[in-house]
Amino acid sequence: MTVYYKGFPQSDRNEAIKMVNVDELEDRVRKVMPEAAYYYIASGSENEWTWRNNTTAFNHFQIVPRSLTNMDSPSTATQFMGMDLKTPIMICPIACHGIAHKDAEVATAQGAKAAGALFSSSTYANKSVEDIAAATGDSPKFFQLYLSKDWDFNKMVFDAVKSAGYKGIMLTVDALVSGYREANLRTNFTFPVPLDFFTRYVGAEGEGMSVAQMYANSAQKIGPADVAKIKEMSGLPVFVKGIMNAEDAYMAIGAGADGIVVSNHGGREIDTAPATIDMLPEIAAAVNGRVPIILDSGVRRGSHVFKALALGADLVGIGRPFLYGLALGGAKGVESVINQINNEFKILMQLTGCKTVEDVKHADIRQINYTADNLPSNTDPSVRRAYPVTKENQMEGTQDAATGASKH
Ligand SMILES: Cc1cc2nc3c(=O)[nH]c(=O)nc-3n(C[C@H](O)[C@H](O)[C@H](O)COP(=O)(O)O)c2cc1C
Ligand SMILES: CCCCCCC(=O)C(=O)O
Repeated sequence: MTVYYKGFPQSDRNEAIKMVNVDELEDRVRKVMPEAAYYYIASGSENEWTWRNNTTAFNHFQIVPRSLTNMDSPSTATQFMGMDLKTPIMICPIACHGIAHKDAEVATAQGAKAAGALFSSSTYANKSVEDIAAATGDSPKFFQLYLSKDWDFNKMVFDAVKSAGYKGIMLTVDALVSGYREANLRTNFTFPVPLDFFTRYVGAEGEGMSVAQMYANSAQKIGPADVAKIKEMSGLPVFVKGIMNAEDAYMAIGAGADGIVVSNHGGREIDTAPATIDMLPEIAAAVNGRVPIILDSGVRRGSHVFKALALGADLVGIGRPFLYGLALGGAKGVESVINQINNEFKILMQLTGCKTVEDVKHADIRQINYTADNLPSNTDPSVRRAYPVTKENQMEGTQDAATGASKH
């Protein structure tokens, strides 16, 4: 069923979604969601290379099977910052879930709770942190902070988040201004449903803001001292979200960060920024176990979760797919999306002899230097572009359909 907020259609469903993989949901959502809202979600910045490459780049790593391990019934349960989770998957912070469902973040948090995943709420959620907490009790929740230029606003947010029982803050540092997002310009996107903290602070004036207007209210200048100040003022652990290199990781930890989120904002900020999975090994080496690492951007498969954990992450975030689940099935749809990826992940745990998530962190992952000549024949053509093309293999010949071999 559809309900309306000031003329904006919102889903009212609460049903499990049947799917073979989470990728197929994007197309299903395109058919039911208003165009501007759909493209706000399903787009990246500039030419959207990073958005696409985030997922493709997981193919740069290979999972080595392990068979004679005499093991069955792997468990995807894990502990994170003292919280018990049924899966190493986190719901990324995403603004304005009301574009997908009338119950917005409340339904998302309920779906995350049912699946045993960590939920995180954006500063620009439609629903209040109090309403989300009231609907989900003490299930594990983090809060994402867009630091405001106005510290009274920040203080109001910290107090509310802490008393609502959230267990940590993720300070977003990779989106100091909005990336150049053509989709939003073409559709004139504005947030169609009021964002709780914003309207709490500025009242009705906060309604109907564009993404660029919202960013104008947030701080462009963020440094290590802000991390320390947020930690002190909030009294909560602080993760820094949007780390893409070792230097920023060192600085965040040096400033007292309790963890980092390796993220390029799902390809919505710098187009041609590298994929998060490609940067993870060197960042994990720099962090060297001092603080936990969360990775997000492009995660669509159990194999992506597996590779991220094996390469140094402690939790793995999913963004757009859960929002599609929310639009198609409400809380149960979110749960279906998490379960789909988690089930794929569990299959790989069995096939690699990993009984626990801790075992996955020590799994055998290789980076074999495939070239266009020795890539598997059934590999998506975009993967070919991700590999170095040498003079020799940049030929004009065709490929044998049966064997995959190149013909000059
Ligand atoms: C529609 C949308 C809104 C987002 N809003 C926020 C936000 O409010 N705060 C934030 O830190 N990140 C935000 N992000 C980025 C996500 O937290 C996350 O980094 C990204 O979606 C992960 O990539 P994926 O969508 O490919 O899984 C948003 C992403 C999308 C798609
Ligand atoms: C000041 C932030 C406005 C909300 C933007 C949400 C977001 O991060 C996005 O990628 O879109």
